[in-house]
Amino acid sequence: MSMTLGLAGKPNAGKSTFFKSVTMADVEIANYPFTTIHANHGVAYIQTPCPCTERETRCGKCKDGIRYVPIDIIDVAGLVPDAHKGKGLGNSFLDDLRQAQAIIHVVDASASTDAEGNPIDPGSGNPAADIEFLDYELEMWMFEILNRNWSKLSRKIRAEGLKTEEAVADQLSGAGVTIEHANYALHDTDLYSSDPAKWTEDEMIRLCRSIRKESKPMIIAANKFDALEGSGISLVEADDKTIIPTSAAAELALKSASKAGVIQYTPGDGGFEVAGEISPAQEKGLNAVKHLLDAHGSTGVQECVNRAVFELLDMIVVYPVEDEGKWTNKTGDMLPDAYLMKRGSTCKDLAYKIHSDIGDHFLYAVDARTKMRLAEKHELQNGDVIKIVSTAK
Ligand SMILES: Nc1nc2c(ncn2[C@@H]2O[C@H](COP(=O)(O)OP(=O)(O)OP(=O)(O)O)[C@@H](O)[C@H]2O)c(=O)[nH]1
Repeated sequence: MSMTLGLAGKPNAGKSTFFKSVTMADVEIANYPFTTIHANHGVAYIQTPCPCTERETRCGKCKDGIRYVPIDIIDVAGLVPDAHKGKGLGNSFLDDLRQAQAIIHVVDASASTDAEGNPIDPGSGNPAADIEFLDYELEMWMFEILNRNWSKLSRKIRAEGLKTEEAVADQLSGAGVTIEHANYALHDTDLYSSDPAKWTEDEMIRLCRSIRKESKPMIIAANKFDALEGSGISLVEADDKTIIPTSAAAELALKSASKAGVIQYTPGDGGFEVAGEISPAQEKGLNAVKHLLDAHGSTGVQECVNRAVFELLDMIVVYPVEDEGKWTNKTGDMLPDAYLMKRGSTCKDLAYKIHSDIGDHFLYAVDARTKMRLAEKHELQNGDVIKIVSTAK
């Protein structure tokens, strides 16, 4: 499964700055020639401790013991109030959102933009309303799709004895909704055993709200913390969401300086080292960023990406190897691959991820740390180094 995060936010919230900073990779990390694939489609990296740090030899694929695992990130443009009714760029964002498994919502926490994204006096905007707006747009978008031909479809469900979750997922498949998402939401809203033909509009919207939460979980990047005075972040509150204060501008400055070789900076860190000659202007800028890092711990940008993948989407990283002693593949490459997999995945799932033939001819797996044999249903853990034994040629 390729992993895709969507980046959403109103104009001027700092979405483009966030996108640029998060897709600007250190040359040593990025083995991709281009981090920006299309204008709004790029590669970001999640960080995880590399298992090679437990060994005497380094794998050569991590940096300072941190492994960078690529994921896709899409800058979802055009989400403005009433976008679901075709306002702004209209429905152009839908295709992007369909691919996103989770969303990072960039909000201007310094409250210096209005509901449409126009600049206003700092502090006079309403970040809490900005958070709600996106929930509302997404649930109304789903509601309008679900509601299309629903009376006809719901009668068919009854007449042909179809499962409600299958019909709902089918109707919303274009939004990336699965049967599991629909099933969860039908139970969550107590609509599971009710007659779909009798659902009221309110009930359908409630259902879509639950489907949205399940199928597009969200992290809020409370951006521009550098422009906040006092405790402005408390302006942003959302009970069911993870809120991470960010300064996309500071992250972009650090990544740019790092790329230029002026500093050494590990994304997510609370500091950096000056590595080259710097001009007085650069020094002034970097000092300002240093104060921010001292006060906030980090720019928050990398944390958004890491937590979206590990917490919202509950992923683990697994390392398949062919030699359980050396932790290498056939050609002697140590820890050649790092796979992102859903927590709960089994040894057999890993075998299929490597190759369908290996899955089909699976015999057993070996935990490369303990050398224990593992059965096909054994549940993988984050950081596992695994050899798959199969009869596949
Ligand atoms: N102070 C501060 N300004 C920021 C930060 N991130 C972005 N900005 C500024 O906010 C303005 C809007 O940033 P963009 O990244 O272009 O915003 P956007 O949300 O992508 O806007 P559109 O491209 O119009 O959709 C720019 O002037 C940025 O420099 C931040 O962390 N702090």
